[in-house]
Amino acid sequence: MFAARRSLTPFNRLLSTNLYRNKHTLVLVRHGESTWNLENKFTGWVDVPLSPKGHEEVIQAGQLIKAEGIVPNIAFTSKLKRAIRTLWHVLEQTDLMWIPQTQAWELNERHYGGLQGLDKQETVDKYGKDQVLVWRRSYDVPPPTVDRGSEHHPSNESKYDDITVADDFTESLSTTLDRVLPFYESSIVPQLKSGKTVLVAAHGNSLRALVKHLDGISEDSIAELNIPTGTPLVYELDEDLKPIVQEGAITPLKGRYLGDQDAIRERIEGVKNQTK
Ligand SMILES: O=C(O)[C@@H](CO)OP(=O)(O)O
Repeated sequence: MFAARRSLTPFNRLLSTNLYRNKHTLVLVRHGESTWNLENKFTGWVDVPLSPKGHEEVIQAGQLIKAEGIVPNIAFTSKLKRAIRTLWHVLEQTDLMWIPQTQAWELNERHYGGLQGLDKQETVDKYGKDQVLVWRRSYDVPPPTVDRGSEHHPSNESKYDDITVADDFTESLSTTLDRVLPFYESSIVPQLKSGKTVLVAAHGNSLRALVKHLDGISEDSIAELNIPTGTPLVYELDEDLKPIVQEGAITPLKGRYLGDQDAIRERIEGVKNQTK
């Protein structure tokens, strides 16, 4: 379990407010609970909607961002409706439905290969808890692949006509990072550098890849990191776009989650415990 960082001392608070004159704000939100989170199925690129609770979670996420006085100027999301709907709810609650929005496959959830559609607990019963944990959370061990004959292969979905993927396809966190990071560098970084506050609505594993980069989390430690559904994670970045440790941040993250911290810890445990 990661521990909460101790609160900043008054001296450090002064430093953090005065030292970083050119701060940049990046807000990350994992989509709210989906119907397959609720049913405890491996989802990946399967395009399932938010559950009723998921809609509520992200309406609240938008309200929290608004209450914090954060005003995003531009937004990015994936090609999957659970994240797109999350973005729409947040923008509606912040009265910002007009800001530019980009949908990019690079922000999609990690493709879960041959596990997509399987019940997580039944997969544990069949392959054992340790193997499933390796597939879920290891850095570079991918789940089994799908081939072009599978309904889960991206070549069978018109929304991925523009991309080329391997005949036998799956993604580990490492290969997910290989497409998240170039997208972050080429599309999000220029916006941050130009002074925009950026909102990203994405997925548990595409966001794990992004925060691994932002927070410099090691390949071993990233296995312990679970991102809760529908909870804004706010980063303040310095001039070099390095995260400035926020008060209340939960180690190893330097950004801070908005909302009731006990409820957030429960959501984190909920994600972790999907394969007990
Ligand atoms: O099924 C999935 O696509 C992901 C996110 O819901 O699950 P996990 O947390 O097991 O990586």
